[in-house]
Amino acid sequence: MTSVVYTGIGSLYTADPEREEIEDAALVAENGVVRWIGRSADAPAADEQVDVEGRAVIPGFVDSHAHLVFAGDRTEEFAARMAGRPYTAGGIRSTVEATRRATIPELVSTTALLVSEMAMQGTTTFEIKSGYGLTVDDERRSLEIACQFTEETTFLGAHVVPPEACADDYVRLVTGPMLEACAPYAKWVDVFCERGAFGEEHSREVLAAGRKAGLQLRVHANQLGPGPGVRLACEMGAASADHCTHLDDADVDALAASGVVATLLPGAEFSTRSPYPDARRLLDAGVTVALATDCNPGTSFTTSMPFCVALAVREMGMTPLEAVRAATRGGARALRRTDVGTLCVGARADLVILEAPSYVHLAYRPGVPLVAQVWRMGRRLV
Ligand SMILES: N=CN[C@@H](CCC(=O)O)C(=O)O
Ligand SMILES: [Zn+2]
Repeated sequence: MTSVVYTGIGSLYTADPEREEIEDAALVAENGVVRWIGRSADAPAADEQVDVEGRAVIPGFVDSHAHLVFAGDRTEEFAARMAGRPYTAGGIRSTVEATRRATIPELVSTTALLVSEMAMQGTTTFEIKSGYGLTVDDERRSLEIACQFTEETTFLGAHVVPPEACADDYVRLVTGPMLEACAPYAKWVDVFCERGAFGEEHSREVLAAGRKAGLQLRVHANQLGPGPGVRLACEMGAASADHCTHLDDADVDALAASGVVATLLPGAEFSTRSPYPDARRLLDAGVTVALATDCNPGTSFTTSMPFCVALAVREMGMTPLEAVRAATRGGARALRRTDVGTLCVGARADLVILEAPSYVHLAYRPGVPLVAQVWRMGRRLV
């Protein structure tokens, strides 16, 4: 049995609705689990003591949307976009070509690099999607690689129709042999429901087949324009509708009524120079909001949750408290996890010590490396 007591926490943000912020706090972790939270002066002894010296502590970030298994990058596409060319879903195909050509060790090493970037920026739980293979073997190997890094793996065979196929045939492949090969390595199924990717009926088929194979649902919805994705996610009981950039009132009502989490990905709007989603409208309607990086080589090549928090505050109408909550507890809700994203007794001892007196600095000091230490399950990662 090993225990660690963190003392001298100037400001502890727990993300626990019962007791969300505690000043002058301490926390005890035992065998990787939070055992005690209270005032620093009352802290019990433990095997190891970490004096936080007045810094702020928050839960490890939960990045519930990331595409980390791919090869190549799309620097030129990004530069062209910044010179005025619009983003279209078709850009995905160039990453598909590079990913198919890559060897397994190459894909493992790119994924590992991104995972370590995440850790250095305070992320302790993350999702990884497939979606740049788009053949049975390439999707399966992407998921096998993803499984080496996280239990939150998502089958996204329905990312885009590959150039060699027509939509009907491809959906038959995704819902048949590809699903069968990939389901053992996936917890989730996802579909890019969007003009230029998959329409409503095909998306419904993909989600229904995934559910039948035992997977839980999440949807890329309403990213590039209005569409049926959000309502489909709500109708089918998905855990999360991701992007939610173009919503009408019925979409917002459906999210609020269904409890489906709206996962906002401001890195994508930043990198495609697009209007940001209206987080304020969602929060005011009672929708649960999560923030995630959407790390991918096309629309959001960032692994930084602090960057997403800063964008959410500056560009999306969120307060610093709402943004940090969305990046921790919100992400956990989007992954249907109750053991992470919150620091309360019984939760995983995943925490970030900030080089700052308060979590507000994550937005107040954008671009500054404020993550001083990262602890995952009671062990120091960074
Ligand atoms: N929207 C779909 N998938 C990615 C984009 C992937 C790409 O362009 O390579 C996203 O979430 O933004
Ligand atoms: Zn995505």
